[in-house]
Amino acid sequence: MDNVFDYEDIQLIPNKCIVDSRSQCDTSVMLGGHKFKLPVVPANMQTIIDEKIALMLAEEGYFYIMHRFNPETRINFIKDMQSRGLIASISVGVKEEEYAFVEQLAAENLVPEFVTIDIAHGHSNAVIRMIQHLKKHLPASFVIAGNVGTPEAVRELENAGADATKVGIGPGKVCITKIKTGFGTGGWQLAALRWCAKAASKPIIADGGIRTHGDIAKSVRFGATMVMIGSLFAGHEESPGETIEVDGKVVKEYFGSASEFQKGEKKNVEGKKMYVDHKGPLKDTLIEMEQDLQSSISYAGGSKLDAIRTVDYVVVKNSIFNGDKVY
Ligand SMILES: NC(=O)C1=CN([C@@H]2O[C@H](COP(=O)(O)OP(=O)(O)OC[C@H]3O[C@@H](n4cnc5c(N)ncnc54)[C@H](OP(=O)(O)O)[C@@H]3O)[C@@H](O)[C@H]2O)C=CC1
Ligand SMILES: Nc1nc2c(ncn2[C@@H]2O[C@H](COP(=O)(O)O)[C@@H](O)[C@H]2O)c(=O)[nH]1
Repeated sequence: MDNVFDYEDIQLIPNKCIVDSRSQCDTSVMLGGHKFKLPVVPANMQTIIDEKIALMLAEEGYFYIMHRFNPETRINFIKDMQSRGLIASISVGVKEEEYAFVEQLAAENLVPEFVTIDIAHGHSNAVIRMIQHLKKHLPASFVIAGNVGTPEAVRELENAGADATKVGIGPGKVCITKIKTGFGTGGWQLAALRWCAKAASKPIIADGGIRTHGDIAKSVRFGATMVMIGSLFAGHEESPGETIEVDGKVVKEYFGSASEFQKGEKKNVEGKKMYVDHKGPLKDTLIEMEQDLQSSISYAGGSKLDAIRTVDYVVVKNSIFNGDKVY
């Protein structure tokens, strides 16, 4: 891997516009036989999504993945979503009790449409075993496995039965994996995505490091079917994180899933907590993301998301913001 770059280092090159209005551009995407409004999914983290947000997203036609940090609520969650005619999309870990949970779902004929295996180091026998367990007991569920950062890992998880793989080790805003372990795709996440996507035969979900809406288009260009985002979704009115006031400014907490705050103990900590500005309603951000992506599609010279996948690009090495602040 010699040719490395990250989101900030890339500009996509425009093609002649074929639409008369950006509103004619279609940002929808298919995943697991379902159509979603945006190729974007809020991170399955406790300060990003809860049952209420999951319900809103599903009702409005967005993809969602519920986190796994209140494990005892998952059965009722699946029942509740499916009784409303909505998709059930949950997360699991790889510890012993998760095997029994999957068997319980099968025994009760509760089949989530999507199951995400949410593990830091997804290129592992533990994840391969869980993929196989899921495919044995819940063969109709679409299994997303991760996280990984190499083509070998993508191929191995796909061969084990994963329907999609999630790419991103350490590029997250509240991630300290890169600092504490020296490993990961932090600083070259976009190049890692490209490397992994070239090897993939199934959808790739780019996870972590998205700092602007333009980064969504860049992820699509470099092979993502879906983009998982934490920090940009933190701090909304509905966001589950605690709201506090600092020097007269209202902020909300955003913490890592491997942080001390999540784990309740200082053991194998690879995440931190931060406060982000209060941002108003989540729906406003989703609408702005859609409009920005519609604009990206128009610059790509098409009217559908796929137009972005083939545009030319240049590597401008950290100079695209020219020293300006992003906003
Ligand atoms: N995308 C990313 O870059 C990262 C994401 N995270 C997030 O943090 C949360 C916690 O992740 P995780 O610690 O995996 O989940 P868990 O705490 O549920 O650990 C899962 C199991 O995997 C083992 N395990 C964890 N990391 C490793 C490793 N590096 N090598 C061998 N075994 C390992 C754990 O054992 P033991 O604890 O005893 O080692 C445990 O048995 C997840 O939500 C994950 O998405 C965390 C770090 C990086
Ligand atoms: N290394 C860690 N990564 C984490 C942790 N908790 C979540 N994550 C990953 O970050 C992304 C979100 O990234 P963002 O840049 O959009 O904020 C999330 O989806 C996880 O993959 C953690 O504690 N440590």
